[in-house]
Amino acid sequence: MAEFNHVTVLLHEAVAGLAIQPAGVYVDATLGGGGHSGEILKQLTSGHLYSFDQDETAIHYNQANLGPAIEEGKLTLMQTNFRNLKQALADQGVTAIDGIVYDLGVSSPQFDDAKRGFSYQHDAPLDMRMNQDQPLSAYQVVNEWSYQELVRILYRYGEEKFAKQIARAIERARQKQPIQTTMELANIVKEAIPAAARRHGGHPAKKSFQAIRIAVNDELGALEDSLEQALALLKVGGRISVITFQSLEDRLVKTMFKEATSLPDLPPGLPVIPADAQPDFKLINKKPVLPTEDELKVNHRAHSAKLRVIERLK
Ligand SMILES: C[S@@+](CC[C@H](N)C(=O)[O-])C[C@H]1O[C@@H](n2cnc3c(N)ncnc32)[C@H](O)[C@@H]1O
Repeated sequence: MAEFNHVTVLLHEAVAGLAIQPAGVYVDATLGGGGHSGEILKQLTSGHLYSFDQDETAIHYNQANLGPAIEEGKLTLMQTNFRNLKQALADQGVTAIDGIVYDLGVSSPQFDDAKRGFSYQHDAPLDMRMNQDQPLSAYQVVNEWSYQELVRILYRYGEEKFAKQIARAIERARQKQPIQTTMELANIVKEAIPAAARRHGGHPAKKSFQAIRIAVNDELGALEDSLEQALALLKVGGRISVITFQSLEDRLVKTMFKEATSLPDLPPGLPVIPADAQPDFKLINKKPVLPTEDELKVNHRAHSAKLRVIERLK
């Protein structure tokens, strides 16, 4: 297969976060162009890596890109949503893992390939599905979801303060004829935002496109489901590295990791905290790891990236 131009963000930091054991069992939840998978494979001797992606393009690309590791029996490619983590691994006979990395969001090829319909910069049919077999696409969200549902996702997933105006404009436009393309949608959003507000904060359709993409792929629901399973699958000493690209994802990871690493409610006045009440997990860094200045200079996608790492203690 031809080029898959994706520059991996926080490549070394995320893999170092896993503290890889050469004979361990690892998971890359978001294979994409195979950057993190390739780096993990370099450190495995008798260990095994299971790499998930719901996008058939990423799976096909890596059948060739990481072909030698597949032939050596070190790598298994898993074409499924990472919210099916536990079951998909159980089907391979795996019930515990030493580490898992998530590098969330869309890959550069998904974004740059106009026909996938992710970008307001290329004209294409409204799509935005990471999994090409999924029935729900951006077309249905934009043309069939109610005004209230549109307002909800624009507020919640886009943090768009003009959610009501945009939802109203979408409703008006689709009463005349269905909204078919990314450019039509981008123009409707742009027109709905007051002129003064359009001058700040990047492209006026950026937040709405993010919101619709998150809704189409149920990105936050899938992440929450998957992280819960990943925490349960980790062996003692095992680690999870998560790279997020927007505040909603990061908040979810931060909250779930905080819950996992906090002491339970204990009766007041206990002289010592009993060992079995100690948390099962610890955070590896108190603050998220951010890309270096050098990485930011060469990789525009790195700008909003944050890495959080957690380890199972018992
Ligand atoms: C940012 S890219 C990963 C890039 C990769 N780390 C690399 O170095 O090339 C994210 C990938 O994860 C996949 N993905 C996102 N959410 C997913 C989910 N819920 N289940 C499975 N794959 C998912 C996307 O299809 C995309 O290929």
